[in-house]
Amino acid sequence: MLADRSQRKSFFKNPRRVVNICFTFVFICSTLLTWREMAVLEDAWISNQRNSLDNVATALDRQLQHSVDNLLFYRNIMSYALRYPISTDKSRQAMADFERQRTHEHWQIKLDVNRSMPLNGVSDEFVGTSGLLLRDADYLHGELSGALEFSYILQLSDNSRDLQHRTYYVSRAGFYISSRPPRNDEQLVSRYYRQVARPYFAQHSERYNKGRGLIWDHTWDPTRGGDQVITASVPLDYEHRWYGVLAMDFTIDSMHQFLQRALQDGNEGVVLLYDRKFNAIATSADAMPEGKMFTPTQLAQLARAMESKNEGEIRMAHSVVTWDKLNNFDGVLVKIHSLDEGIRGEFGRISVVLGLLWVLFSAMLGGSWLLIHRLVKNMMNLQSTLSWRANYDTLTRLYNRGAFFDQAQYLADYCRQSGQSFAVIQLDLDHFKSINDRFGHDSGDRVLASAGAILSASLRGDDIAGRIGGEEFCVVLPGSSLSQASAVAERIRERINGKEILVRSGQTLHISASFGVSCSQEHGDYDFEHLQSIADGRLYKAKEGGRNRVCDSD
Ligand SMILES: Nc1nc2c(ncn2[C@@H]2O[C@H](COP(=O)(O)OP(=O)(O)OP(=O)(O)O)[C@@H](O)[C@H]2O)c(=O)[nH]1
Repeated sequence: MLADRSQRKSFFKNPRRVVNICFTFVFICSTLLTWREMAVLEDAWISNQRNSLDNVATALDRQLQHSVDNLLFYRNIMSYALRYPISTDKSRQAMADFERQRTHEHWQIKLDVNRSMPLNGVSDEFVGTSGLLLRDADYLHGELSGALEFSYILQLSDNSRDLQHRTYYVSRAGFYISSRPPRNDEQLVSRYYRQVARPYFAQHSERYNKGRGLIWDHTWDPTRGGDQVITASVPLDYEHRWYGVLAMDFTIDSMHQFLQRALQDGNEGVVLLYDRKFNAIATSADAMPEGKMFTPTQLAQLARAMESKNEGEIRMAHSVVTWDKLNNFDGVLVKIHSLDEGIRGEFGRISVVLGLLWVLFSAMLGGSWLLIHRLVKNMMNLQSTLSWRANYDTLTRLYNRGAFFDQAQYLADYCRQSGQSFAVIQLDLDHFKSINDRFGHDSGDRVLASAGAILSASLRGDDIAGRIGGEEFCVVLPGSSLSQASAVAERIRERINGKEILVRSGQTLHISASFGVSCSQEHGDYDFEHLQSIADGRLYKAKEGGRNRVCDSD
């Protein structure tokens, strides 16, 4: 009962618990704060990657837009020429040259070497081999004059800002003009054949390209080198007749160089240009990465994310992937940034410093906790020693008088409330003065300690004993009747009397004690001090009666 009282008190007032809670709180706060800072840094790092990719995508889009604008401009020129054909000496000469050479396996008309590009062609027979090609005399003059105007303009164009490798017009009537003319006869036919055989050419037929818009095409083969091209092409139509295709070739090498230039200035990560089928066709790295950059699962994850958004980012196993769909190319720019690179970069260094600061702070916090924990432990030990000394007699380890009276009264009240009896035993060692006199004060102390130990060993759970005077002791027995208390007193008396106490080296001694017993049953009185004085009176009677005995009546 008494133990419960003190435990309830210490549960809320335990300083060690308070210290632990405070330190845990500070530790959790600092960890959350650091984690939050890290998350902010990571967001900043990812948005930095986004910005860097946005810059590349914007630059590439602008460049492609410039090229596509040129292509559409050339188409306008040719359309206009078809609508209003000019009949000049040059055009008539071109027509005459064409009529003269049209059956040749290959031919070239150079009208004005300094002002225009040559017109390169194949034979009527070649044109007849494909259903896609058609040399119709009714439209040839207009188309040839339009092609001539295109070639004049092409000659004037400033190639220094262009990303495209070449611009050309391929006619269904078996001729073409290119900003990079063929170098020999062999190239003359093979080039025409290659262009009309490429998928984009057939895709511009009225049947497939219903919108008559721009088509991007590339034939990326990872086993071949950087001479491969991406082609942007538009059909040339006039009055519902499809004449041919105006196109531009962008080499993969020039895309590589563009991406490399765009991602300079210490930017981390690698940018890849993917086509709509998610084939990597160009990279900002020195070489195309070997093997697949993404697993099928990651590809599916990316494809899902790209379905709904034109730009975004996604976190993968060891990297962050940002993407940006291009406006002027049906492909997407993807930037892959490994976490390793991120850690080596500026944001990573700040994160590492932040992490180290957290470790340092946590270590200091741990050290402080250890120190304060020890201080609190010492303080609590001191407090419990002081509190023990305030309540206990150091010689017998029993309650001292003050504490004993408090506890005894508390137990008496408890017994009264619970309707139990309450007994008191008062005992006094016999002729103790003579022990002191014969064997010295130290030996007397040893005798007192032995008597205390016997009392402690004789008590049940709720009984308590205290030293209330020099060689006077008191025991209270909650729940015991007078006869039961007398029996306990008798047992203690026998033990004290039977004990052989070593008072000095080689010298033992038997002592005795006299007992007075009282009980609440006698007068229904639960006042401890009163019961104790009754027991003391009976003790006096036991002394008078010859000592070493128990007296439980007046
Ligand atoms: N060694 C020691 N002696 C103490 C202590 N406290 C009290 N005493 C001594 O105990 C003795 C008590 O003597 P008395 O009151 O005359 O009682 P007694 O000699 O036991 O005689 P009866 O009680 O009549 O049997 C005194 O001499 C005290 O000095 C103590 O803490 N240690």
